[in-house]
Amino acid sequence: MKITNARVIVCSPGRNFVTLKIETDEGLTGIGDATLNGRELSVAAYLTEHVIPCLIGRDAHQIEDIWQYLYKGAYWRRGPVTMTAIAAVDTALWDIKAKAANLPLYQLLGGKSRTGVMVYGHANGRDIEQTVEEVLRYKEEGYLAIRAQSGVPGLEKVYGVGRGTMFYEPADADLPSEHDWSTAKYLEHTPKLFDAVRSAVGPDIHLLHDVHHRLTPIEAGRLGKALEPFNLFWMEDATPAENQESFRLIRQHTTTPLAVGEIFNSIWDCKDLIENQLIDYIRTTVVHAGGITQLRRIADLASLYQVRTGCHGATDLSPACMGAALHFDMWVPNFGIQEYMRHTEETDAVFPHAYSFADGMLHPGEAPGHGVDIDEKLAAKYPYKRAYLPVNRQQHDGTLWNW
Ligand SMILES: O=C(O)C(=O)C[C@H](O)[C@H](O)CO
Ligand SMILES: [Mg+2]
Repeated sequence: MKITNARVIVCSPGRNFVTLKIETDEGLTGIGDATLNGRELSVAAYLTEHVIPCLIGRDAHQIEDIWQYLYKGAYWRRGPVTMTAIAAVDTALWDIKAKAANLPLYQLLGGKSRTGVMVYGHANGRDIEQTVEEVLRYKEEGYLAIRAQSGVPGLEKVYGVGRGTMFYEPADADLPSEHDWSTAKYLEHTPKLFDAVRSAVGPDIHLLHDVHHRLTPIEAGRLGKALEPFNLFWMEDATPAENQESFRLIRQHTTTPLAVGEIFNSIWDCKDLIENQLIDYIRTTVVHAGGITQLRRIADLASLYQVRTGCHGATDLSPACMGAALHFDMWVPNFGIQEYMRHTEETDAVFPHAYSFADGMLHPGEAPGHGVDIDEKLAAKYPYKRAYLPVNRQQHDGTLWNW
């Protein structure tokens, strides 16, 4: 089965998405997500100018060879732009292979390992009271796991807090908006938040929290320790992970489970953290970590060390990524949890999909392939709009901080 054509579709149904569509001489097509939030057009150009010309005429069934060709063949390995582009090709090819077999993708990976994919939803509030209300609303909707983020007294704008609705979108302006930061205020506030949330929600709901890279290792150790009485499922991105050794320091101070990896691109970013058992959950997902082909390798490495998966699933990852991730989640033996931030109705209409939510779980559906398509006519009605993620500055002197 030969690849005859491939196209990049950029659209903005509420937010920007980049999608690769691959066509074959047998009439089968597949799609893959190529969205890199705030840097979308770099991947679109990488695909159009440098990848698509190399795909035409290749056998669509040779997923592994094409992956190696794009990875080793570029000479310039790794990095978010390269790996997102490779992921899009990989996802579209797995979609095509599963459609050719007339099977849902999870069957090609090894079949179902579970009845559904446990997800966590995002409860956000401007203060503790509103966050508790949101957590209870998610519980009411059947969620088994809930991430809680709240505004911090004395800080104007912080990561994770939108307008208290089901939809939160951090890429909110055509130049980066500015948030303010105070570690002292955040560390004072967050244990109080979880004290209130845990007493309101009871012992049975899994609770999660995203530090979003804003603490130093020793501060993260202190927070993890303070959160131990509230029994978190995980504390995420406790500190930036470029220096992987820094997680050792956090580990030495707390038994709160640690999750990291949504901004990792390759197995090499995960290797030391996994092999040294410095983390409990690895957050890499399909779109930013080289597709299903590499995600499987990361998961297999992680399984040797009892590290489980917890795929990133924010709204900037398109339904095409979510569909593929859910098939992966259905199969992967060392599954932990899947993030699920709901897309807007506009996005869902542009990407018709077979997956559905029930009783705290997502189900990938039984459609052949990964079960997600793109309505190109509708997509064309939503042209690209430049949108950036925010930056974060220290409140007291304006020093640029991690966001
Ligand atoms: O969903 C999460 O855990 C995030 O941290 C979301 C990120 O801020 C978002 O994907 C950035 O584009
Ligand atoms: Mg995160």
